[in-house]
Amino acid sequence: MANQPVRLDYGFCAAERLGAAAGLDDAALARLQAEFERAMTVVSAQKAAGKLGFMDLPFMGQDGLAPILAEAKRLGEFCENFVVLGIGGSALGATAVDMALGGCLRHAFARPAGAMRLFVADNSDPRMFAALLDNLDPRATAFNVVSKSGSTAETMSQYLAARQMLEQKLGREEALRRLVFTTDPQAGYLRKIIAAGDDIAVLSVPPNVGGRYSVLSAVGLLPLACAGHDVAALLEGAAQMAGRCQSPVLGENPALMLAALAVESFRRGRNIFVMMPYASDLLGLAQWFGQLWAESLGKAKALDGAEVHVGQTPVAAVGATDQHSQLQLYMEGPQDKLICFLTIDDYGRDLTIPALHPELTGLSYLGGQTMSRLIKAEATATAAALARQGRPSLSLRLPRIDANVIGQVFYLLELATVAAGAALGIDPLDQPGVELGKQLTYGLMGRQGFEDQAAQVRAMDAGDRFLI
Ligand SMILES: O=P(O)(O)OC[C@H]1O[C@](O)(CO)[C@@H](O)[C@@H]1O
Repeated sequence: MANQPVRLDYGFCAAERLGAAAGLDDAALARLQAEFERAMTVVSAQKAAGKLGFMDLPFMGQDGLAPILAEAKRLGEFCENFVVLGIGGSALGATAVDMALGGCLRHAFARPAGAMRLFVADNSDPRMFAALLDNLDPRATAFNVVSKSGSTAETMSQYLAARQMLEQKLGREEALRRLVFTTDPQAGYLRKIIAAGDDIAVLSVPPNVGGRYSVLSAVGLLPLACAGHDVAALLEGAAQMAGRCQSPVLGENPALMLAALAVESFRRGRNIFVMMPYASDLLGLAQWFGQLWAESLGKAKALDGAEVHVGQTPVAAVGATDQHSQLQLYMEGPQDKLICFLTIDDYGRDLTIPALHPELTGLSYLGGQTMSRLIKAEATATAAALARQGRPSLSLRLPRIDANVIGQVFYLLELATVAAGAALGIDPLDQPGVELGKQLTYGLMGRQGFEDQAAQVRAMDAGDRFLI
């Protein structure tokens, strides 16, 4: 039996609730329907051309999962800690799921029985990374180097530091046993290291799955299996959502509708897309979405070469926390945001608020009610308050927070991203803008062949002239 579906509620984008000026009426929806039917055709053609490998991942079956689970089992026999050495799309998905399913406070409590504690070192910050190396017992720790390209400087610096530490403390053979590479099937330095004779376990990322679309490949699944999460259920949820996102009709396809609402809002000047789950444990999911939306849709050039400079800036917020931090801006600041709430029907746990001060009516109304009722009321009230100011929002309604539901959300948001890219006429699979900064970094770090880049940065150095 299929699990309960994630539903998209776009009532607070509709003209009848938002007013004619800001809301969508039937004519606007009909126009979007025609446009996104074409976008869906583009997506189908990209899939047929083998470019959208993420759409195949939910259907990898036992053959795809077996090597991942076998590696998790091997490491589980002697490791208590699992450290992901990766950045961006090679890191954010594992954090999103581990935080969603393990809880945002997971590192404060004891390791669950039979599972490894998962750490994701999503930076080359020496303070953070040294703390990891200093505090984890090398005997009981596996290091998973995750890099699709096999060359990212931040990840490679982590790998070199972790490997040296392991070799110094445990010797070469024991060090190699604790390393796993997840990378392209052929290209990159990680493959070269193995080809040169290092006996290190390796899992492949399909070549047609880019980093930010890779959470349901070995990139996310190995860390998550090691952390004891139900990776098969993640895939089942994604497959379930894939089945619900076939139609070119907006009203029948939540991913297509989300893409249409986002693109339309962007064209109406809403340059910011706020992803706001009403669950502390879903902050990682909102941050994962941030890379997906920003790197995929933030583009200077359309596919026909025209200069377009499109893309909505993603913002990760958490309800109700950020009602007391950012909501003032969302309510009264520039009309430049579309808010996407993630609401939860069943939090899985609940607390009844005690009725302790009957004499204080400003407090006693809470007594006897549940905390889930309060946070749900806050989500509804926030959407309604925004609508009263003519500010649109939409809600992804999650039946609960479990692996199936998170799998559904991943697929929905990935498909929405490529559909939005098709409507905007850009390539949602590349990230040319990131390259320049990488090359200038190589130059500054003295990498051979990047001497010009080093000179370019040095030529921009104004010394202390602007330093106060
Ligand atoms: O997996 P890799 O190749 O190390 O890349 C890490 C990240 O760097 C980028 O290539 C550029 O930021 C992202 O797209 C990617 O997720």
